[in-house]
Amino acid sequence: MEKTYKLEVAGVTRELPILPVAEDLSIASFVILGDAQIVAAAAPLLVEKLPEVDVLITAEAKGIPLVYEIARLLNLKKYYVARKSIKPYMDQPLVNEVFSITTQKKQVLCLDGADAREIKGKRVAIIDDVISTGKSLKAIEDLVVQAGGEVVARAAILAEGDAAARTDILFLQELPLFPHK
Ligand SMILES: O=P(O)(O)OC[C@H]1O[C@H](OP(=O)(O)OP(=O)(O)O)[C@H](O)[C@@H]1O
Repeated sequence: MEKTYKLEVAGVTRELPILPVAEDLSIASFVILGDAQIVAAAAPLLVEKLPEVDVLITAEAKGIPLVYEIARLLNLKKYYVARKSIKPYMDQPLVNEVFSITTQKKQVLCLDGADAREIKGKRVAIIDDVISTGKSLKAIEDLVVQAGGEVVARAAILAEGDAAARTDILFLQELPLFPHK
């Protein structure tokens, strides 16, 4: 039988499947894509924690529903998404590399140059569903800095593993890692 982890966050309960991501590590899989209820419940709680910000940014893909909902609650007309591939419609994209806990191979992370120009000089909140190793967060932050924005908040629904001890991030709940013995 599949093992699960019971997550309670923002008044919502989910049984997360525990799945291997490496030879020596499993994680509780938290996928907010398609989970309208958890996004609607978590977004206002994160909004309460955020300082004054001008713009929001996330990375494709799982952060997108959350950043949309937070932008809506903050009455922001726009939010920004760092993509994981360079698209032909991008104008002089800023490009970075990223590895995450779930995708332990190199991915690119890129920001359309038009978006970068709009972020310049703005107070930016980075939004994601989960912060684990922090590598995705760092890669987004590097793009924001390259664009000339100032990162004033780093927020996620969950802080996984060591990320829960970080004092520079905002989050609603901890998520344990499951190392193999
Ligand atoms: O702190 P980290 O170790 O970097 O892990 C957190 C990141 O990993 C997940 O994305 P994933 O790589 O699964 O990509 P996806 O959203 O495109 O599925 C998650 O949405 C975060 O962006």
